[in-house]
Amino acid sequence: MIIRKKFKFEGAHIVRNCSTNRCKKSIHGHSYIVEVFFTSNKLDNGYMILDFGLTKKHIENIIDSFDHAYSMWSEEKEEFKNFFKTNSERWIEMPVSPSAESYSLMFLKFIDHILKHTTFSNAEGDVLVTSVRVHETKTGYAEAFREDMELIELDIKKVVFSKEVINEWKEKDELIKILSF
Ligand SMILES: Nc1nc2c(c(=O)[nH]1)N=C([C@H](O)[C@H](O)COP(=O)(O)OP(=O)(O)OP(=O)(O)O)CN2
Repeated sequence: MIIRKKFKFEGAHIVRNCSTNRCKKSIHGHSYIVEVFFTSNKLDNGYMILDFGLTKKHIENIIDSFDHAYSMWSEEKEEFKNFFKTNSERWIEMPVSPSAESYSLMFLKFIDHILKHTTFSNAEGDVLVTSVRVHETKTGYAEAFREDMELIELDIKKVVFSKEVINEWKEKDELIKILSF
């Protein structure tokens, strides 16, 4: 059995090295829809795979970090990155160019890590994230499955969130601890 929870964020980016000129050369934004799919080997005391409410803390924090934020590839010129870091509060520096594919793989890895380091207390089974689907526009999405995790080298510890982003995390200290493992 699979359950799905939807999230959203309004984000800006440039996707360097892609084929479309507008996409690789100009800052632009999207209203992203993120669908996260979960499964488990058993139901909890409420006959649920995972209470949707439990996704509204750390998992939502990670996805919402990208809301009203600029996602920048760490390979950008230092001058370019410094401009954003100096003039805009909400930014994320990431080791991969921010395509829909990268977001889906990155969220999959973050959510997998969060689930592995969360102790549930309502008799949940082994809850797994099976895939993450990131809709970049009304017509295009990328979906990353567990078997895709090795498609790119992406160490989530190398994703840097601005302090203003981190300061808005719910139960921030707990998430910082989880991300340190
Ligand atoms: N496989 C991918 N292709 C493209 C991505 C991506 O992340 N993965 N991203 C872009 C751009 O970011 C672009 O803004 C979105 O492109 P597109 O779907 O072509 O959007 P349009 O609104 O221009 O097209 P419609 O067909 O009108 O929806 C490009 N490609």
